[in-house]
Amino acid sequence: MGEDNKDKEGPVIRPIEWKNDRLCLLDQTLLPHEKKYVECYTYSDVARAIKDMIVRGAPAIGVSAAYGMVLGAAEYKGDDVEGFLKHVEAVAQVLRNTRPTAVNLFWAIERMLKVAFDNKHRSVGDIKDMLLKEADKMAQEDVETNRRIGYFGQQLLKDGDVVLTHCNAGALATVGYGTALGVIRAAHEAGKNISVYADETRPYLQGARLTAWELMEEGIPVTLITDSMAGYFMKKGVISAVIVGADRIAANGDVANKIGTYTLAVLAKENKVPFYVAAPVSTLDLSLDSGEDIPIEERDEREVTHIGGIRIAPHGVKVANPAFDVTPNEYVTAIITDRGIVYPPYKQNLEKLVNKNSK
Ligand SMILES: CSC[C@@H](O)[C@@H](O)C(=O)COP(=O)(O)O
Repeated sequence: MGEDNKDKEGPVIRPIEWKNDRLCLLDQTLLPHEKKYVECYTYSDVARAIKDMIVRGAPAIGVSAAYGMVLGAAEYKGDDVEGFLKHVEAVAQVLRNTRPTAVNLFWAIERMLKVAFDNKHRSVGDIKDMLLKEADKMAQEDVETNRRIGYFGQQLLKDGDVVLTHCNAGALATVGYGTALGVIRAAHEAGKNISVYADETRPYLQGARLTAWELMEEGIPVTLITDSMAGYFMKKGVISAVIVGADRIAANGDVANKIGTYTLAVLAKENKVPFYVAAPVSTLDLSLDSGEDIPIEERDEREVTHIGGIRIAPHGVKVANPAFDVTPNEYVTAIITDRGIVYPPYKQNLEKLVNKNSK
């Protein structure tokens, strides 16, 4: 493995694959220079892969954690269901502790636990089989979900549009197709001439390393810029729309996404450029009234002091490295979901979207 497959729609990037009882993750720390899969045999391997960002992006983290639950369940060797469920809960806790901001992680783990606990009258072996089926279903649903986001979102783009995006909300951040890049892909597939400006996305450079690579693989025109150039290009009138993904969206429509997203949203409003967020319904966290309550991950200072393993800052300098920020809802023109496009007022409209479809 390691080679992208090709189908009638072009190259297919597969960051997550379940093969021969193990989880294979395309190592995103090595891209774009090396295309290598890391094999996870245990749930601890999966937890480490999420923490170390071998796999990253909210939906991809969620599905990986679901397979982590499968591996964790398989590690229980007895046939006592009560003991098994305690073990599975302990596995869930380890996986929950990997990254705090993307709600898809918690959503996926809870969905797996529900399968285990709802079937406690069955044998341990049966529950293990059901967990694998559920993880496979989640993986398959993720691609379908992203295609629906693409279907709705591409209607907002017209021929010739130039889209600015941040971080990587593409196939690499999901099981396939992507959310923000899914919208761009869908517009491209619909025959529209769309080009992309990709922010490099300091400090971890997901834009430079991943988005630029992914779009080039697919033949979608992309221009790489540094984060600080976004305002310049918006003011010049080059950018038709900003589209980003999300890690968690609160009930009032506040959006947590990669650090720097808020800056872009403010610049977009100032320059009258529409600012769209593309995310599946599993990224909504209606239990939180506002984005103030979203936990923000603080990451290793080396991500700031070093680039490509080379120190660029003086030894001993004080560093801050919040990995995400929260964009207040008033900056968000629309949220593109797999169930349709949501406009303000978000509190009412997100609730309506979720309730309408759960009935
Ligand atoms: C479809 S992915 C949406 C977000 O998860 C993405 O924009 C992002 O912020 C990813 O952050 P990362 O730290 O690389 O996991």
